Amino acid sequence: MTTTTDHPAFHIEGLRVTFEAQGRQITPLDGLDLDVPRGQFLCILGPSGQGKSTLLRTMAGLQEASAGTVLASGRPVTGPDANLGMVFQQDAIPMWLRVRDNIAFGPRMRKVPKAVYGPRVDHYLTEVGLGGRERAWPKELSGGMRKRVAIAAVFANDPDVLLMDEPFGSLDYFTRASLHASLLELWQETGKTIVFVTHDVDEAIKLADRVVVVTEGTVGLDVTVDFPRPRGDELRMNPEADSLRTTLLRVLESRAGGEQ
Ligand SMILES: Nc1ncnc2c1ncn2[C@@H]1O[C@H](COP(=O)(O)OP(=O)(O)OP(=O)(O)O)[C@@H](O)[C@H]1O
Repeated sequence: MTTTTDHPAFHIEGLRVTFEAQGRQITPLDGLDLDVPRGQFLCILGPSGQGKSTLLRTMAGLQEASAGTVLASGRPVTGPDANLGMVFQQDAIPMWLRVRDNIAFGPRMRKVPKAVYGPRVDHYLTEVGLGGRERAWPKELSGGMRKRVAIAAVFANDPDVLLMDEPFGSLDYFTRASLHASLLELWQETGKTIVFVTHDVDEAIKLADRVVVVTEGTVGLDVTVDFPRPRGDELRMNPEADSLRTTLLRVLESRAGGEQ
């Protein structure tokens, strides 16, 4: 018998997405193929306007494909699904719910028994460093803390895959570094698949098992990143990391300013 775990987290073949905007057609993705093995931390890099968010939204079931196949764990993606957890750049957390209720929101909406989700909520709340802030309102938290709420909430919902669209883009260097550490710890603890969109080469090299660059509608470059973890500041002095950084920057530069 085939189970969902026999399939890759994603199998994407011949993906095309076309938009009609102000009387003209835009096709940011055209003939894109991508397989994402289970448990992989994949970063999607690309110049602005080349279709990174469109790809992620299509994987999340938030954007319909114009052509091609998008399978998540072997099943066609036809719309949003609790197994496909999304984290956005904006603080998309309910502002009217206290921290703990925010983290419990997904499983509660899905009518998961409290005995199942309660311990999970407490676990992730503590893991992301929000212990003691359970009853705080989101407006009382910093941007970084709100991001911690969003991360705990997505893990508490126990999806197969986390799809993250420039989640730390608006944060300062130190807050980002601290969130990177928390996210990597949770990824290693849970073994979940993470697909993470960024335009920051250093962030991709620090986080990813693999980086794909989306250019000209498809995967322009696909590289494995196997530097030992944890990856700290010493990566800046590593010649191989430096060479990878240069390669990635060259590909990004060659397409920069090519928005449709
Ligand atoms: N809903 C939409 N309607 C019309 N055009 C869209 C829509 N969504 C995206 N586009 C267009 O598709 C192209 C790709 O956009 P997308 O946001 O996927 O790029 P991106 O690589 O994520 O860019 P950035 O790094 O700037 O966020 C752009 O030209 C954008 O204007």
